[in-house]
Amino acid sequence: MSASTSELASRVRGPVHVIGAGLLGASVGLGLRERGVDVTLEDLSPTSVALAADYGAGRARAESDPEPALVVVATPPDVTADAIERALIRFPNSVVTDVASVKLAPFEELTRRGLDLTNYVGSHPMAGRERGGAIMARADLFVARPWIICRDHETPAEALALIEAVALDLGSTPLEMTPQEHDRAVSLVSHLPQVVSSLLAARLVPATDQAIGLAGQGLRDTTRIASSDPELWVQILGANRRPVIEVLEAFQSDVAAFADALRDPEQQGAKRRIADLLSAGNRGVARIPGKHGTSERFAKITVLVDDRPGELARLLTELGELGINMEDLRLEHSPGAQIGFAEIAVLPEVAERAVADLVERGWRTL
Ligand SMILES: NC(=O)c1ccc[n+]([C@@H]2O[C@H](COP(=O)([O-])OP(=O)(O)OC[C@H]3O[C@@H](n4cnc5c(N)ncnc54)[C@H](O)[C@@H]3O)[C@@H](O)[C@H]2O)c1
Ligand SMILES: O=C(O)C(=O)C[C@]1(C(=O)O)C=C[C@@H](O)C=C1
Repeated sequence: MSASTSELASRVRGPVHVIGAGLLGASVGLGLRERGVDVTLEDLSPTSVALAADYGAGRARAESDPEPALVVVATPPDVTADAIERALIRFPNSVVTDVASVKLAPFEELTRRGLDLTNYVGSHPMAGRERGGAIMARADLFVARPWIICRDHETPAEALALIEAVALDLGSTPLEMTPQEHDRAVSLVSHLPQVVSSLLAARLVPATDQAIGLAGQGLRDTTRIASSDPELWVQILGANRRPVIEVLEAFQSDVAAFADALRDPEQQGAKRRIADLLSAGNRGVARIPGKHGTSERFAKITVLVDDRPGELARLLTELGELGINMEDLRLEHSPGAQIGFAEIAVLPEVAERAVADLVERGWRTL
């Protein structure tokens, strides 16, 4: 659903070879292809390569292809060190990076194996989606997101500059961290949220249909990432377990303090302790930059869609007729309700006109 079809200038001179043509790999491919970079794809699964190629993320690598300027390893974390090792051996003149969500474990494993890591620079774009696969990939996945680059002191400046160029070409903000700093930071801002969201959503499993039917926006907001792939997260959390256990224990002690204060709210100071914990939440959430991630660039309009076959298709067709480019779409539907909510992201400058035109055509908006 990316807006642009015209070719943009690129900092990266290809070719770029992507190993692992899933969500991350295909998104890198899509973004670089939009800039005219020659992208080749490789995956354990030939179907994944074909699918990513069909979506426009690149082409399958041929034997006759020259050595790439850059190799991007976008495989699951548990095979990332192996894939990096193979890439370094197979392409001795290429710079190799990976996008795995943990940085210390692969780096330590490669160091332990005694490899020459001169051409390797680990990285991690802080962007993703709850579901994997090329089918979920998008060229603008990385826009306005940080792209962490983890180098050790021997990293040549040219290798670093190449990873920075990729990050910038894909619209993200490159920044440097050590693998330790990275893993500690993501334990708080990415791994703890995943665990909390999953455990919160797990509480819903035994709930009655009646209770679930009342679910509102608060529950939806706090459980989106509970739909993430358990297999990927078992790997991520396992590879970063020490920092994750630390933040989980701190969180656990906050939960215990909260429950204690609530147990006897008439006790002197209890209400204040509850308020203090809730206010700390206000201060914490205010610190989150660009709180809505990539969609911060877009305005959202919410359209009520009757629960009838073809209604959503009609809405999308009419948006096209009105010349409104849809940047993203989120559908919400309460079980039992005869109505759904289509949350549509559009460029801020067209949002007002979009609402007016839709209302004129009889749509109801929120
Ligand atoms: N999903 C996210 O939100 C997200 C965000 C940032 C970083 N990451 C990291 O990106 C990496 C890829 O995650 P994803 O979400 O794109 O997963 P994905 O499942 O969508 O894609 C992974 C692909 O790698 C392929 N693969 C597996 N082993 C391989 C091997 N040995 N050689 C070649 N291909 C192989 C799989 O067939 C699959 O197509 C992971 O390391 C993950 O930690 C994920
Ligand atoms: O937004 C999402 O759906 C994500 O899964 C993104 C997210 C994150 O926690 O920010 C998840 C794991 C990745 O390593 C990087 C990004």
